[in-house]
Amino acid sequence: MIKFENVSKVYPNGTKGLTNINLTIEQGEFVAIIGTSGAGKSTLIRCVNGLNNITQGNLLVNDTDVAKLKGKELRQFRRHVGMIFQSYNLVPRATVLKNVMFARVPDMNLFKVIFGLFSKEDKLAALDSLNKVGILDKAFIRADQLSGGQQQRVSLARALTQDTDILLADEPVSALDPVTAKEVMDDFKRINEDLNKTILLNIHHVELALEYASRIVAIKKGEIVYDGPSQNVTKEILDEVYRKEA
Ligand SMILES: Nc1ncnc2c1ncn2[C@@H]1O[C@H](COP(=O)(O)OP(=O)(O)OP(=O)(O)O)[C@@H](O)[C@H]1O
Repeated sequence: MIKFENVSKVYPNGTKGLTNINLTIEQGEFVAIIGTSGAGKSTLIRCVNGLNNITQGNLLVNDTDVAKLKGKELRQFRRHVGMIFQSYNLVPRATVLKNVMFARVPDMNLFKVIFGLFSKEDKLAALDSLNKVGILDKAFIRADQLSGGQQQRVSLARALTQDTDILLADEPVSALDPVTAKEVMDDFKRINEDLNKTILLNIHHVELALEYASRIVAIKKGEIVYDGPSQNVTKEILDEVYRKEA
């Protein structure tokens, strides 16, 4: 479960990122965060895994008080929350399989990391994740030889290999063409339904958000202005969310 209680985030330069956010997301929900550019979508997602610190309120992730974590504890916590970025964050010259196995690196000693000595178990877990996102046949190809959609699937497989309950995704499909974007969203949906993983992603494409997520959280100027089922999102709500203030 992810629980924001009166959470605010002010950046060191004084910019308000989030103001008084109250939001509870149960295990297994598929939630899309929508809003204009600069509304605070990334800020919210990044607070969940401690990439952004909150400046007020409480944030609980599976009963962990994220604001209290520091150093090693914070790094350990992040291993339990998968994160997928718009830019894939892959090692371009390494094979797809190695990229996925890198998810296991925090559990390995430095010697094994340097020599790439992954266990049979790590390899099987990585291959299983690649199979789940439909690119098992690409396992031994270098990551930089894949299309954008395939690379995003590799980063999804890497997050799956971490075996976390929660998957966060910061604009996972914005660099992809419309057809490929839908394919990647299909992967998220399948992972959500088959494996009961919580999916929390932010997305500029409202139609995709409404089609795939079961719940929409709309943010405007750092505040939640809509939180409810996708099917209840009306044109009036969207007009309000995307209306430019004078
Ligand atoms: N590191 C930072 N330092 C200061 N202000 C920041 C920082 N990161 C974001 N902001 C500000 O916080 C606000 C929310 O930014 P955020 O990136 O969360 O918006 P967003 O909704 O994800 O936007 P986009 O859709 O363009 O990615 C904006 O006003 C932004 O300028």
